[in-house]
Amino acid sequence: MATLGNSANIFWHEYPVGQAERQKLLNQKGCVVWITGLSGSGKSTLACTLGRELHCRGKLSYVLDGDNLRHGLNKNLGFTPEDRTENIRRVGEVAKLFADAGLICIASLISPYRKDRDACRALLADAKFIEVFMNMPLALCEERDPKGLYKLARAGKIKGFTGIDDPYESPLNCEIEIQQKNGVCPAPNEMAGQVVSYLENKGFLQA
Ligand SMILES: Nc1ncnc2c1ncn2[C@@H]1O[C@H](COP(=O)(O)OS(=O)(=O)O)[C@@H](OP(=O)(O)O)[C@H]1O
Ligand SMILES: Nc1ncnc2c1ncn2[C@@H]1O[C@H](COP(=O)(O)OP(=O)(O)O)[C@@H](O)[C@H]1O
Repeated sequence: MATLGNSANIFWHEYPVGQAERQKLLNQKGCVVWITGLSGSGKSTLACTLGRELHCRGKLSYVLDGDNLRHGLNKNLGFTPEDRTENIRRVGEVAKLFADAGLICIASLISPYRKDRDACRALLADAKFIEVFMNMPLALCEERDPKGLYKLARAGKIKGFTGIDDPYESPLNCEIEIQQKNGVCPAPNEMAGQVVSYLENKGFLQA
């Protein structure tokens, strides 16, 4: 019996089938690929391309995208620092469950604050949290501006927009960094290839 957070009198139940058995069934190891970066840096593009590539290889993955989760699980949250922290906390916990289920969970969220990302990392043992930094210049993201949000933020019509008047704290110790080469962004399949190679080398694509 324990008191945790706001819950009292709660008990932990062990399940008959464990993570190791599920991983064996799937012939892969559960993990979280956490993609962080500015709006427009290519997070969703990488998440989708990676998901497709893993699927083609017979590996089970699931994408948790910030924008999409804000249509459901996180629809009561906005973009204050407190709400962003709660957003990342929830997604970190959900991602942990997916990893425990044996899936390669691909989370793509701006996740601008280092402490929030580090808290998600701390939820997972055995280097199962793989932080991917979309290190794209603000100027490129702003030039892309696929949703017109940077334009609105520059015009003062959106307050607290990441990179404009809200901070983005770059990772200090990420596992993978995606960046431009000679001023050119790698193609989506190259970005995904970089992550797949990492997963292969670290043994996540087999049980
Ligand atoms: N103020 C502000 N700042 C940043 N982004 C904003 C804001 N308002 C709306 N949006 C849109 O919300 C998407 C980011 O949601 P996330 O859940 O990933 O954000 S966060 O991790 O909680 O910071 C983000 O999607 P992406 O462009 O895919 O990153 C935007 O479309
Ligand atoms: N590697 C890439 N090369 C060229 N364009 C890209 C690349 N990645 C993303 N884009 C484009 O940049 C824009 C923003 O990408 P998106 O994945 O939506 O970013 P985010 O999810 O970080 O907001 C989209 O129009 C997308 O097509």
